[in-house]
Parts: sequence; structure tokens; C-alpha cells
Amino acid sequence: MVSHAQCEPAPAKINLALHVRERMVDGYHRIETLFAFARDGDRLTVGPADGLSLDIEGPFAKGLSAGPDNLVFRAAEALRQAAGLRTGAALTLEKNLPVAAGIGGGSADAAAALRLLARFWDTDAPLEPIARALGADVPACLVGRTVRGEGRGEALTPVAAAELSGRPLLLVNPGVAMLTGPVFAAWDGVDRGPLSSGDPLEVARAGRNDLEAPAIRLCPVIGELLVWLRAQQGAVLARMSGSGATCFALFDSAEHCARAAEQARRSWSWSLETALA
Ligand SMILES: C[C@@](CO)(OP(=O)(O)O)[C@H](O)COP(=O)(O)OP(=O)(O)OC[C@H]1O[C@@H](n2ccc(N)nc2=O)[C@H](O)[C@@H]1O
Ligand SMILES: Nc1ncnc2c1ncn2[C@@H]1O[C@H](COP(=O)(O)OP(=O)(O)O)[C@@H](O)[C@H]1O
Repeated sequence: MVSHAQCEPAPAKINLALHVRERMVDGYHRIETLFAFARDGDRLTVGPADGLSLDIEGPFAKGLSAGPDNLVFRAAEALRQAAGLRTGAALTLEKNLPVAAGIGGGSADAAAALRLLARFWDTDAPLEPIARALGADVPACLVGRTVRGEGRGEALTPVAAAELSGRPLLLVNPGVAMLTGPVFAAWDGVDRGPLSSGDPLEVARAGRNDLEAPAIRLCPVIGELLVWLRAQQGAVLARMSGSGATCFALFDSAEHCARAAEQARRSWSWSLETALA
């Protein structure tokens, strides 16, 4: 029996809106985004060991390296070094989220590893700098609540989003892995303006995902998925997350979400019926 202290959820990340503002001199793009999290995702467990080890199980374990390049492993190594520890950990990742899907699986796993191992190793080494070094989405995943991200997405401002919590959410992936780099590279370079501020649902609805158009150009089935999601009864907002290909819909009721989820299971490669955290 795994105790609560030895288990940590790694919830799926959703970009409720993602505005691309400009290409910076280092080649990266400055973005403004509204991050939110699902109630479900991957799951990480830990047990005692002399060295560091990682096992991956679950529906998306296949093809994912469990070696030192895995973000869980990199997070564990970085924390061990920052805390000056020599202790090990036997980690098991239950990989429920598709890989390279725009829902931050790797970033969520890295953040979960930091939270879990800080507890397991009983260290108060600051986690935020480690998160920043691991990837732009990792600081937001470390917070794990609705938050606004600027810069590369790592400069965070908290958002009051109590009314979003529990909102029925459907995630759907058409079965294609999207690499983030080519999608940014296919952006047309037009700054369509900032993300507004205020009520997060209104900010999201008034916003856009500027990576949708380039992702659809690279992978037209994403456009078909968005048309399908927007036609579902009770869908109040349907959009692509991150660089895709996963798209999400927020629903006005759990019943409408369940009905769409049932259809999605028949029509699309992967889907997850959940709610916003
Ligand atoms: C788009 C977002 C939105 O949350 O999520 P995902 O789709 O990855 O989940 C993130 O900004 C993903 O940020 P990050 O995790 O740093 O992306 P990486 O995989 O490191 O980036 C791969 C490549 O994409 C390009 N890239 C990435 C981020 C950015 N702000 N500008 C870029 O131009 C760069 O060419 C980079 O080498
Ligand atoms: N624990 C992990 N889970 C998923 N991907 C990982 C992990 N560790 C490293 N990666 C690598 O990170 C890349 C991005 O994956 P992921 O975080 O799932 O997608 P995205 O950046 O689209 O949200 C993948 O191509 C994969 O090789």
C-alpha cells in the first residue's frame, strides 16, 4: 500500500489562451498565456533505494525513455544536487497522458517529481529555480493552479479562479504527436495583441491560441477536431492547448461533457473526461 506521502499527482496542463507576441533574439518567442490544470493526469510514486531509478508504466509508457533524459530523472538529479544529498529513490511514473501533446506531460511530471522528492528527502531546497531550469512550463506546473504566464511562460502572476474550479473539461487528442519547435517556427510573425486581464473565463474566451493556425497548417486534422468540439452541445469554449495537438472544451454541465466524451471515445484516438482543478 502506497501512502499519500509517497504518491504525487502530475495533472495535465491546459493553456486556456496563448498569445504569441514576438520572436526574441535567442530565437524563442515571448508569450502571454493563461495556464489551468485538470483534475487528472500522470501519477508518480516513490520508494526507498540506494540509487536513482525510474520505471514507467501505463497507457503511454511505450516509447518513452526512462533514462537520464526523462524529465522526472532530470528533476530528481537537479534536486539531489541542489540539496546536497546522496540518498536515492525508486520512482514509478504512471504515464496516462499522451506524449508531445501540448498538455505538458513532461513538465507536469518534472514538477511532481520536485514536490514528491522534496517531501521524501525532507529537504527545503528552493524548488522554483530548479523548475525554471527544467523548462518554461515547469514553474506553472509546480504551482498547479490557474496562473498567468509571461516571458517564455515562466514569469507567473496568480489569478483568482475559484469559479473555474470543477468546471467540466474534455481533452481530446487526434493521435498525432506535435513537436513544439516546428509549430512556433510556422507562426506567421503577426502580433495579434495582448491577453486581457480580469475574470479568467472572460480572459480565456476573449483570447486565442496563436499556435492553432500554424498547428492546423502542419496537421489539418486539428482543425477538424476543433470544428467537432465546437459543435458539441454545451461547449462554452473549445481550443487547442499549447502547441497541440490536444484540444480542450469547457462545458456548461457535467452531463453535456459526459455526452461529448462518449462520442469522443468513438471518434478520436484519445480523450479524457475530467474537470478543471
Ligand atoms: C507551447 C507551450 C505552452 O505552454 O507548451 P507545450 O505545447 O510545449 O506543452 C510552451 O510554451 C512550450 O515551452 P517549452 O517547454 O519551453 O518548449 P520547448 O519544448 O523547450 O521548446 C522547443 C522549441 O520550441 C521553440 N519555442 C518554444 C517556446 C517558446 N516560447 N518559443 C519558441 O520558439 C524553440 O524553438 C524551442 O527550441
Ligand atoms: N516524463 C516525460 N513525459 C513526457 N515527455 C517527456 C518526459 N520526459 C521527457 N520527455 C520529452 O519531452 C517532450 C515533450 O513532451 P510533453 O511534455 O509530453 O509534451 P508538450 O511539450 O507538447 O506538452 C517529448 O518529446 C519527450 O521526449
